[in-house]
Amino acid sequence: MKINNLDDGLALHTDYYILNMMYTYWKKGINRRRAVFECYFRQNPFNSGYAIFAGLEQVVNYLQNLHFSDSDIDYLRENGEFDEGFLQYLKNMTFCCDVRSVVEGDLVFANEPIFQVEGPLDQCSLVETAILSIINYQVLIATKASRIKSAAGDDVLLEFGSRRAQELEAGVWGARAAYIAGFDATSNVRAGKVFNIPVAGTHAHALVQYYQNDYEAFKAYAQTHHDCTFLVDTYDTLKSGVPSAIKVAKEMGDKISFKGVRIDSGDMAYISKRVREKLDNAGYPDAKIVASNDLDEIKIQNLKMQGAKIDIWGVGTHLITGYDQPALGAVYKMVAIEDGNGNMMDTLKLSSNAEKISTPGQKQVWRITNSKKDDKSEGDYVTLRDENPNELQELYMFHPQYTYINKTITDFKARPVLQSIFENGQLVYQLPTLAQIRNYCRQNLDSLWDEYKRDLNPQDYPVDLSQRLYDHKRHYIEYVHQQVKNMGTDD
Ligand SMILES: Nc1ncnc2c1ncn2[C@@H]1O[C@H](COP(=O)(O)OP(=O)(O)OP(=O)(O)O)[C@@H](O)[C@H]1O
Ligand SMILES: O=P(O)(O)OC[C@H]1O[C@H](OP(=O)(O)OP(=O)(O)O)[C@H](O)[C@@H]1O
Ligand SMILES: O=C(O)c1cccnc1
Repeated sequence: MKINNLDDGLALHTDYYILNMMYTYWKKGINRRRAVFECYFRQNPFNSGYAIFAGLEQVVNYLQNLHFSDSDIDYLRENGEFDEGFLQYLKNMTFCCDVRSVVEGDLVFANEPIFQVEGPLDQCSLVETAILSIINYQVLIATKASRIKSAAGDDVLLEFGSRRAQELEAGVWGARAAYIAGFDATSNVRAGKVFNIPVAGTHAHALVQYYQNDYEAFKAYAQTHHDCTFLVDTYDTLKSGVPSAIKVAKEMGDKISFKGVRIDSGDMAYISKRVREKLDNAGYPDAKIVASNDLDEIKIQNLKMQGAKIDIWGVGTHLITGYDQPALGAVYKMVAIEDGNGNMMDTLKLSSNAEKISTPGQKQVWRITNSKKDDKSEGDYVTLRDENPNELQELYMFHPQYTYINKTITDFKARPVLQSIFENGQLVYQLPTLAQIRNYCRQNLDSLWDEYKRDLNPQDYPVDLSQRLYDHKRHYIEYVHQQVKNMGTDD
């Protein structure tokens, strides 16, 4: 949402240190050198065995509208330490990078590239903050939603989070991410309008508080609505709320469709069972019981284990805020840069922690499925970009750290996971509808073994490097170590 009249573009939605670097690149005349950056995360969120990719549509919107406005340039002139020539350069900048990405609804895993930007060094740098912000949030929420969906099974899931979302836009994009991962509807009407997500809602305690009486409140609601779900826990669910709901349903007869009741407090296992009995005994076996109140996948699973008679789950805070893990931690790293003679040279970020050493080079990720095993995923296979595992008769897959964990597969198919989205700044990807994305997400989850999907201690899904990429990384690490030694001063 626009903050004020100065908020007329997203080019400055970047960290200042990026502008600092862009200025150095420009002053040194290396700003147009071709670079490749990659985005990846190091651990699946929520100790999950997988994550769900979401955020591409917002990234596409952002990149298509990327330009420095007059007021951006004025602001930088007043507040920055940049030459007028640089400011004019920014003003005339048009996005011209290649972008490759996982598409929304696909599965992604730790330590594989999920998004790549290739183009002039300065442009690749500029977009880091916004891209990470979008992907970090939406992958997190889609993954949380998928975990909740797996606990709820075929029950209906309603997304109720907007009032607890950390920001207005987070509520809307979060509702979309949840829908991709299997939620059935959202309470956010704006999300319904802009994304065509089904919208659903009951009523709040305020209505009952106004009438200070369950019966009066439900009657008023029933006189003004056809579909009625009454919130029955304002005073006493079993003594007043449910009997009042039933009374109104009987009095109104065919004039309304009595959909059910919502409970929002108390012991929801016990209460839902008693509510079910009352509804059944009154002749409303089809009336549904909606539950809400700080729900998440663990509580839903637990309530089901307790035999709770809940048909519809309303989930807000824990979903929309990614409550138990507030950040995905995806990073954006340079993996290759032009050397000044037109050749691409790989780059690496070293770390004393082996898992944090980046993998150099321009890569593709292949999802390997096995036709002998119901076309289920065998793992992901990360290669240099010019490799194609489909040309091989058999595929040797090995763990990139514990190489003695390995397997050879023959009847496999390799699907490239990163797809071309922009070429030279032009969108070359047709954005799918939300319904297609949601469906695609379902199909992808179906192709994953249950062992990777269980929410407690899932098996590690293999994300392996091709032999060539593995060798390349090892040699490159040795090369960089040697360079560092040669540079170093002993003290
Ligand atoms: N049978 C149950 N098993 C496990 N957790 C439950 C069960 N019933 C309710 N809960 C969860 O326990 C937590 C506490 O619920 P409870 O309604 O007692 O407190 P509350 O949220 O403070 O109530 P109120 O909304 O009236 O202030 C909620 O997160 C709810 O989802
Ligand atoms: O608990 P969450 O998972 O975040 O789900 C959303 C919550 O928002 C509403 O409560 P709130 O107290 O804001 O309003 P109400 O008067 O409608 O209960 C609703 O009753 C849920 O409890
Ligand atoms: O429709 C509802 O019942 C609802 C919507 C938002 C938040 N809590 C409940």
